[in-house]
Amino acid sequence: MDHLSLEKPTMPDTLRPLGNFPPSLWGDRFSSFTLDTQLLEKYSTEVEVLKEEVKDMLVLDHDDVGDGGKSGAEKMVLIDALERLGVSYLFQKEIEELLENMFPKFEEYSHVFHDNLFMLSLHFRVFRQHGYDLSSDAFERFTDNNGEFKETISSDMMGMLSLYEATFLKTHGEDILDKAFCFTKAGLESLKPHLSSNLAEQVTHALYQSLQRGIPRVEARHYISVYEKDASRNEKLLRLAKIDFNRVQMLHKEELCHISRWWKEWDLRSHIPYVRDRAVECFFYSTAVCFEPQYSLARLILTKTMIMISVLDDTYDAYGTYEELKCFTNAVQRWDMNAIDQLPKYMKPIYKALLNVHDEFYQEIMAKKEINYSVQYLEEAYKEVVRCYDVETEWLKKGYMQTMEEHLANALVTITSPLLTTAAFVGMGEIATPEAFQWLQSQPRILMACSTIFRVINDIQSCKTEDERSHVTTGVDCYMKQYGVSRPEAIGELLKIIENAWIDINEEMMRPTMISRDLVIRVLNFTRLYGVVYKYNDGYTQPECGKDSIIALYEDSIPI
Ligand SMILES: CC(C)=CCC/C(C)=C/CC/C(C)=C/COP(=O)(O)OP(=O)(O)O
Repeated sequence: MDHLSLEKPTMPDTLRPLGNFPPSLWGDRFSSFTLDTQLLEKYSTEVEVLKEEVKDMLVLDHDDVGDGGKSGAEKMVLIDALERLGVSYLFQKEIEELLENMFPKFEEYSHVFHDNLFMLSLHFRVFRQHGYDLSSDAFERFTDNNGEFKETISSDMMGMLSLYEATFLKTHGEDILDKAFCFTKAGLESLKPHLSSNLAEQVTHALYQSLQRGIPRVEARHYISVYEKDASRNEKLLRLAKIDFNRVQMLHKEELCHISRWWKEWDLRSHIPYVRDRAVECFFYSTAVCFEPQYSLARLILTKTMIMISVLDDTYDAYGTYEELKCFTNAVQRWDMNAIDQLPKYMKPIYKALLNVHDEFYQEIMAKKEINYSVQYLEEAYKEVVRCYDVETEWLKKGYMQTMEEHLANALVTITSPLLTTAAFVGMGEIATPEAFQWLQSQPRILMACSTIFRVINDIQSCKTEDERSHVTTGVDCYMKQYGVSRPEAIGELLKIIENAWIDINEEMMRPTMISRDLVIRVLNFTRLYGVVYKYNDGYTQPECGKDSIIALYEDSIPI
């Protein structure tokens, strides 16, 4: 039982707990890019033409859902294709109107696909993804008298796959979806060897990464290549998806080039070589949260905030001594350039950058003649994170092992999701109203669930490496000590906390949401990102596992 060896040593005042982090994978790879404006214009023009044609396909005629349900089903297939191909953002209004119309009529038109597991599961997933709480009771028709799923459906590959994806939209107490998950997972695994290569690829991918928990832009890039091989594909949709992907990629490349140069010119690492060098990854994370072209400023602010807070995190966790960190905590609470004098030499450029970057955001927002209240919320969020870093520093110095409750109260702040969500909102313009920022500050359940997932998954993955350097205690250690259990048992319990938090998120995504859905979706996207990056290890510290996605999103365009 390794929980017996959990007493923490006290931290000597002068020790620097160096992380020895792996270097950046990228060098100057993304630092030069010239936008081909002619090509961009050509793509944009074609997107506009295709967009109009697809809009016509989305119009719901008066009789559409009354025609025996056929058109309703067709529309749902179309909506799903647009979403999976990553172009639904071009039809947000049309899709919303369509679903609003279809949902109340679902009972009426769904009898036509009464026994069609694929179609029912598709409707269930898409309605719920849009916040319409379609009841899972409808799946009972596929169960026997004992409440078990009928074996007859196990050979329906598309139905099984569709139901499997639908189970990730579950809310609390929906036991039928727990059963559906186990049934479809086992069924798909055994079907896989007997499928054609395209179907086998789809099943393998779904078992590795469900749609609901995947990063939208990464999943879209993957799905375009799947859809291309689908015999029932719509050529118009495929072309729109490919061209729009390349068009948006050009804009992302330009932004990434700006970020890469900014990071290089800033040259902070020559003063503080101990920090993780992850500017490209941070841009990728921002794209995961909001990839749409109109959110360029949000990506910029979010990326720079991630880089900045990562520098602070490494300073607290992997370099600063107790006294130095105390000074830094005080200076951040003052938020005043005059406080720089009280800092040790290596901390001065960090502090200066923190305040300057923040000022830059303010200027950017004012230049767009937008709101000016939002940046203040970001400043407050930084101060709160730093106060909680300080609590960790105190615990470490004293060798104090906090309880699980104390750990979560502090670590749900230091995991930085509230700060990063605030940063994303700051860049999203007018939809981020003062009420939206106040909502964020009220610790809404969805944000708490997002932070819980990030914190717990981070603790599980990082306890392996951080224990080796007398680091701050992870939740795994707290749980083992508090409940007297082994490491695998503690991890098992923590994984249940994560699953539970995902269900909270599903519930919070149901209509009506307290603030604009477009904002709430960012919290979901943050959660998806954390789940993907920390799936098998600490993918931020060990960046190899994100490499293929970064190349697919910013280097390889799609052959047209
Ligand atoms: C997907 C992803 C990583 C997104 C977050 C973006 C980002 C750079 C956040 C900054 C905070 C941070 C470094 C957290 C994880 O590191 P850590 O394990 O050192 O955190 P800890 O010290 O709080 O445990």
